Amino acid sequence: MSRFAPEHLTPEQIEEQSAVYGPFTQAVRDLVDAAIRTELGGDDIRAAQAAVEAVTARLREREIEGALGVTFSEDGVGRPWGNAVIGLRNAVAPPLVVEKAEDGSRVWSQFHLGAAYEGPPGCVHGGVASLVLDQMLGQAAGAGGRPGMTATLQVHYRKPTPLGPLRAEAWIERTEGHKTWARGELTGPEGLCVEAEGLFILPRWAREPADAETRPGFFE
Ligand SMILES: CCCCCCCCCCCCCC(=O)SCCNC(=O)CCNC(=O)[C@H](O)C(C)(C)COP(=O)(O)OP(=O)(O)OC[C@H]1O[C@@H](n2cnc3c(N)ncnc32)[C@H](O)[C@@H]1OP(=O)(O)O
Repeated sequence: MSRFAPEHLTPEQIEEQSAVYGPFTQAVRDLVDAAIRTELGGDDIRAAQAAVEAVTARLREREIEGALGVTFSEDGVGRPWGNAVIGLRNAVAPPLVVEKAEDGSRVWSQFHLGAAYEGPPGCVHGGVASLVLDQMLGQAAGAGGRPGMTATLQVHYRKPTPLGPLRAEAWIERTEGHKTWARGELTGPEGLCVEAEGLFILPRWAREPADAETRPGFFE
């Protein structure tokens, strides 16, 4: 399967799929949270394991090879449903719902990180904060019409990020040719926790479409 692939689905079909997979994926997220926090043990856990394994076996009866990639409908809107931060079908993703300013100058998201994202006790894992900010800075670049891959990401942890309700925001700082520098921050109920700045570059294979055909991994 192509990693960036056109898909001829109508908006109604996309809506239908989203209505099926969205709640299902949320149920899997709840399962992960419950698995971390349950106080049941022994036979109860062994029975739960057998039930989960049965569901997994059923799902695997029909599955694609590899990852979901990003599919595009005819209007050019992408569906990154497997994305680790915003993926509607990825139970690992919190998921973030990213909003953007009409003029594309900023993106932001309010979201919740629970027990599955713990690093220091009661706090968000630093790698998860970095993951979220990488995505947000990338989205800011894209919202400003300057999509790119992360070339560098510098993260400043100002104070521990508490698990719970959080807000992330990002914007473009400056641009130069194919390079876009973006900044962003992650805030908790008591203010700024993490800041990041990153360089996003539109890769050569995207700048020169002819190369895209021969670049394995992206257009295979
Ligand atoms: C449409 C495409 C984008 C799709 C993304 C949608 C994601 C949405 C949101 C996702 C969010 C999540 C985001 C993720 O998770 S993205 C996943 C994490 N990032 C990666 O895996 C990126 C891996 N690296 C690459 O793909 C390429 O090396 C990149 C894209 C970085 C450069 O590409 P390419 O190799 O083709 O470029 P070029 O050789 O023509 O060089 C061009 C210029 O850039 C300069 N340079 C190069 N590397 C670096 C560097 N590391 N630091 C500083 N500068 C660097 C270079 O000197 C030159 O400068 P100049 O000589 O012109 O001055």
